[in-house]
This record gives sequence, C-alpha cells and structure tokens, in this order.
Amino acid sequence: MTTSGVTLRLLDRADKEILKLPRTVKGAFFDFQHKFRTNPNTTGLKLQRLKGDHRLWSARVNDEYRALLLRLADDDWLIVSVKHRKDVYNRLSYGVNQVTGGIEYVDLEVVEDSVLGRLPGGTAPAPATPEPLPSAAPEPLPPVSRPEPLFTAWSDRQLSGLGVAEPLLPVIRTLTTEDQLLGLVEYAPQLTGEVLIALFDGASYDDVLDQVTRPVAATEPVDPDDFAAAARRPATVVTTTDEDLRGALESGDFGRWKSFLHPTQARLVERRYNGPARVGGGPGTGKTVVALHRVRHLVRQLPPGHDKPVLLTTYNKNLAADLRSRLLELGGEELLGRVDVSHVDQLALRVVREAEPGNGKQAIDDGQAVREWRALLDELGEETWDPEFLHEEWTQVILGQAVGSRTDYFRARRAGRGKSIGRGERADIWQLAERFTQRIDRLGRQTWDQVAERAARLEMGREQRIRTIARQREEAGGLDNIHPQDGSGGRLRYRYRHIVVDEAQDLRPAHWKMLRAMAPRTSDDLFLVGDTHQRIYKNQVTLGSLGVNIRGRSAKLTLSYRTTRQILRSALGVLGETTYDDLDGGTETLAGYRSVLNGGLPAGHAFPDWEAEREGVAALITEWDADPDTAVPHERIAVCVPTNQMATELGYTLKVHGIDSVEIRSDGPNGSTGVHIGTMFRFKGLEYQRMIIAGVTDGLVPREDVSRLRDREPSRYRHEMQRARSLLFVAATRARDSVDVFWHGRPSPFLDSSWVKTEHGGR
Ligand SMILES: Nc1ncnc2c1ncn2[C@@H]1O[C@H](COP(=O)(O)OP(=O)(O)OP(=O)(O)O)[C@@H](O)[C@H]1O
Repeated sequence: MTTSGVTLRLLDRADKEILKLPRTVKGAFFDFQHKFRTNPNTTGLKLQRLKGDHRLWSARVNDEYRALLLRLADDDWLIVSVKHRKDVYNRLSYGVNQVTGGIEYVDLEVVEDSVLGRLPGGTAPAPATPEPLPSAAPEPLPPVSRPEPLFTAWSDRQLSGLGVAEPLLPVIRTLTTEDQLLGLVEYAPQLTGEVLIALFDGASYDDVLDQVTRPVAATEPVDPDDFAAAARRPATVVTTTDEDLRGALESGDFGRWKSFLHPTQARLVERRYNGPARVGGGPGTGKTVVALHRVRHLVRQLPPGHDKPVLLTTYNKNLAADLRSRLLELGGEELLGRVDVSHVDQLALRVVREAEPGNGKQAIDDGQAVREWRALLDELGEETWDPEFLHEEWTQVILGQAVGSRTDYFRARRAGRGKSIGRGERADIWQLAERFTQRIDRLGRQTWDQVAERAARLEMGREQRIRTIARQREEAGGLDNIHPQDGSGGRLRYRYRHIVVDEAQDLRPAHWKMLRAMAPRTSDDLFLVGDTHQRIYKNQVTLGSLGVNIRGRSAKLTLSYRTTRQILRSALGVLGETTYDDLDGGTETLAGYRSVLNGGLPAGHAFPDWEAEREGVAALITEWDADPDTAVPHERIAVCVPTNQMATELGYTLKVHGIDSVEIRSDGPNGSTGVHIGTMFRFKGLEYQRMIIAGVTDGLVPREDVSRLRDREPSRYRHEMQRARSLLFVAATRARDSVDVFWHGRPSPFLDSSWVKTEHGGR
C-alpha cells in the first residue's frame, strides 16, 4: 500500500523473524511501518544508509530494535529484517536470485548460528565438546572418522543452477547432519531450503530441477541489478498492505496463508486462463488456499456491483461452511458479498426447487438409498442382487448416462462396472430400478443423484436457450457483444461469470454438467482444485466428456504446508502401487510431493482387542495432557475410526477417563470443546495438530466385504480397495504434528513397515 507515494513491502522471511519477537516489539513494528509509509524521513525513524552499502538502510523501530530495508527505487522500500541494535550487521547478504529472479536476503551470522544450534530455541544441537585427552595416552588413538559432508555429490554450479542462494554455498559445504541442515533451512531463502531437503531426501538432480526449481523459475531473463523488477516477481514473496501485515502479525503462523503465497501458488492465482483450469496436488499443498485467493483475484476484476457473479463450491455442507469462514478471513464482508458459497448438492437442489416450486421431496444420501433398495428386495423376496450393486448400477449407468428407456439400457456402456451382465439380467435390473424410483417417489424422497441429474438437465436447457437467443440477436443485427452478466432488460443470463470448485475429485458427473452450463464458455470460467488420491466417493469422471475441457490448463502443487516429512512418507506408503486418474482420462502421480517441515515419526500401537485399543487411545491422550511439552487443546486432537458405532464406543471410553469429545457430523462438529471423533469420511478437508487413527485393523480397513469381492468382481474390488486406501491416506494427512495409528489383532494390510516397526502398546 502507498501513502504519500511511498511503497513499503515486507519480505516473508522478515515476517517469520518478526513473529518470534516479543509482543511489545511487534506492536512497535506495526506503528513503525505505518509511520514509514506516511513519511520515511520523519526524524524519529532515523533512516540511514548502512556504511559500505548503497542499498541497505536501517530505521528505528523502538529503542532496542532496528528495521533493515532495501531501497528498491526512490520511494520503494523492502523490509528484509528486524534486528536488535546490538546484533552484528556486517554479514548481511542480499541479491536477485538468478534462477527465480526474486529478491533474497540472508544473514550469514544467523544461518551459521542456527546450523550450530547456537540460537535460542534452535533446532540443531551444538556439536559435543570433545573430551579432554588424557595427559599421558598409553595407547595410540583410533583414527578419527570425519563425517561425510551432505552435498558433496553436487558441484557449486549445480546447486546454484537449482536456485540455491550462492552466499550460502560455503556453509552448505560444512553440513554433515540432518539437524544442521534443518538449522540452515530455517533461515535460508525458501527455494534453497526446498532444494536441499529434496536432495537430502534422495530425489535426483533432474527431478529436483523439474519438480522444485522449474515451477518457480523466471520466465524472462533476470537483470541482477533491477531490484524493482525483482520485487514484482512472484518469487519475491511480500506483503504490501497494512491489513495483510496486521493479519500476519496477529494470527502468527496460522495467518500466513492470507499474506504469503508460494510463488507457484501465486502464479496459479493470478494467471488468465482461456477456459477451464485445474490445480492438483497432494494433501496440504494449499489447493484450498489457492482457490480462495483465486476467488479474491476474480472478484477484484469485477465491475462494481452488488450481485454475486462468482460461485465458490465444494462437496459438502461442512466444507462449504469452512470455505465461507476462510473467505471472510481473507477478504471480509466486502469479498463475501460478491461470492455465492454453496455446496454443490445445495446448489442443485436450489435449481430444482426454482424450476419445480412444488417439489418438496426430501433428498436422501447413498446410505439411505441403499437401505431403501434393501427394503424393496426384501419385500419382493428377491435374492439375486445385492442392494449396493443395484444402487451403483442405477446411479452410475442408468442415471449417470441419462439412460431413458429399457432399450437404451440394453445398449448402455458399463465401463468400470466389473461383472458383465447379459440381456436377461439387464431386463431384471431395469424393472427393479423402475420399482425403486416409484417407491422413493411414493415416499416423497429423491436421491442426491436424482437431484443432480435433474439440475443438470435444467441448467443445460437454460444454457441452450441463452445461446439460441444470443444467436438470434446476432443474426438480427449484431447485438452479439453484450456482456452476458449485464442482465439488462431482464433477459435470460448465465448464473455466474466465474466458478471455483474445491474438492473437485468427488463431484458427480451430473454436477459437472450443471456447473458447465452455469457460466459462459469464456476465459477464467471454471477453476477447479482437487486431488484424486483423496477421492473417497465413487464419482470418477472424465471432464472432457462432460464439456469441461482442461487440456493444457492443468497444474500441480507439490509443497506440503501442513504435514511433516515423516508423516508424509508414511502416508504415501498407504497408497501402495495403485495408479490414479487426473480427472480427464489420464493418470496422475504425486511425484515431487514434499515437505520441509520436520517432526517425530508416526507411531503404530497394537492391541489384542477393541476394548484394550480404546483404553490405549485414552491413555495416550492422558499422557499428552500430563506433559506441558506435548499438551495441546483437545479441539486440536482428532480420533478417526472406521464406523459410527466405533465412534460412539470410543466417545464413551474417553468420557470414563474424563476426556470430553465431540462427534463430527456431516455438517461439522456437534460441539465446541473436546477431542473430535468421527468416521474417516468426515475428515476430508480438515486439519488437526494431532491425529489418532484407531481401528486400523485388517477386516475393518479395508472392510471384510471389500476383500470378499476379490475373486467375484475383480474390477469392483480394485476400485473399492483404492477408495479404502484413499480414506486412510486422507485421515493420515490431516495431521500437522503427529499421527498415531492403532489397531487390534492383525494390522491393516495398508500399513507398511514404517508404521508397524514403531509398534508398541500391546499387552
Ligand atoms: N502459502 C502458504 N503459507 C502458509 N501456509 C499455507 C500456505 N498455503 C497453504 N498453507 C497452509 O497449509 C495448510 C493446508 O492448506 P490447504 O487446506 O489449502 O491445502 P489443500 O491442498 O487444500 O489440502 P487437502 O487436499 O488436504 O484438503 C493450511 O493450514 C494452510 O493454511
């Protein structure tokens, strides 16, 4: 933000340092930057150039602290650090990174202290002081084995080619332990940290170049002396407004997503797309953050108004409520006022009710629908088919392909349905499906699939009419360039100008058809984020065939901001060797998925039976509570189990041990205090400091009935197994700091040795 023509930016690394300062200094800093913007030459600020440097200046924050600023241009300043006035000022280094074109600042003194564990609260331990040698050594000393430096396999040129900050190369050459590396990463520029951790974790040079460096490399030649241009590149991660800065200071680390986007995230947010675009990426890589910033970016481009031309949608009510509150945090009521935040089923229901005001049918979910199928089969004494199979056949083949008659059903493609069925069987199924729809209709019910199909058809019809009218106007005299959002004269309009979709992997085909028809086919129309590795419902789609053409506009985020490296590694093991789709008929991998966060190893806990396991969970939480180093508010702990019944039982056990809990329902937690408990399905999109996954027992994860499909229906078996893996993967990647997995009897076959080897707790 500028006041009196002065631009003042804050480098994200400087913000990290500021967060660690005492509260009063943070307050003083906030006042300082405000005064600076008004007039940097106010005497109280004591703005002066550092000796021997033409670009670096210092200014007074309070009696004790000084801000260090780079002068980018006459009235353009960048705060790179806030230091105590007694600190060392002669080992500061800054420059424009030749690979990313972003401004980097390093305090070599601080980095070296961090590497050697000399900073208060630092991560690296100081090297042990050698034992004094005995004065008269009777025996010859064994040869001292020197540890091998970590990065000898790569030359300086190679490292700087990957974007590692050159001033750090000498200290990088001294690193011999992981702790020292983590000490360096804490204070090094972002890309240096990401590159070194990826190499340390075993990635090849080419993979790091491809997955870490290239996505953030400057696309044009970099002038190392043009700091003003460098400051404008996404690689220089800065905040510029008072509000951003206040948010970052007040909400600490948890608020950083609002102010500091990763360069890869920033590019995706700001890019102009010629049509639908898609962002994938592993859990915690900031897909939702990107979706929220994208919404803000799109709203900023809108002409002024009071309408809501942007739709932000997601899979369920709980997630939509979360998106709404995060959007409010990001841009306040002003932003929320231009955005319709609705979950996709609610949106479909609105469309249907608008077209059929008399339709007061109750919408039922898949579980309720399967129960209705079962009741129907029982009434008919029909034992040939199981209700789950029939429900899936009806939703995926009959409804999914809009099959309207028995004859069409005889011809329908059943790709991915496994078991092949003949003409006679199809005739049976068709008849049962008709009875089923009559039955639920009579009961005043409709499934969400039916709602989505109906809404898709209505919206497609509406779009058809809009296009016909536009064509007629064009033919009638060239009124073809009226903006479809103009809305003048009450003419039929598209519902939205832009649509942003979170958790895209779980939407049904009909949802896509509906959404496609809701916005004009033009630039920046649809923006979707999602991860098919986290698909926990059965809605596999090929977007191209549904009119959503994302070819050439697909990108991926790879840096996890949530989970530690250790948790990430074990969680990836849960996915096994299965392949995943990219929502468009191709395959998707998690190549490059990484984290620079560090923490303890995930732990496995074995018990003889479910009762003992529940006691084990209670004992672990009690143990955390007892130690101030491990205690966290109970709302930041979640326990995830395979079934509702187990959730209830676990809640009782915790209560007996004086631990309150709240159940997570489809619309969110049903209370505000206590440990959160829910089935695996409920954890999509959520985040906790500590995660306990209980009941990870063979027969429960995956369920026994899934295993039984292995020989009977191999294709359905593969799908169900993949879904079961994804459920556990989602649960394991909700954790910020720790994951503990519990089981009784035989552990789930999805747990590899990284979980099982840490096993303890059995009796
Ligand atoms: N640029 C950023 N700076 C700081 N924190 C970030 C940034 N981007 C994301 N985060 C944090 O990382 C966590 C995960 O982000 P988010 O929920 O957007 O990820 P996601 O990819 O949607 O995850 P999932 O697929 O598991 O739902 C959140 O706590 C978020 O605040």
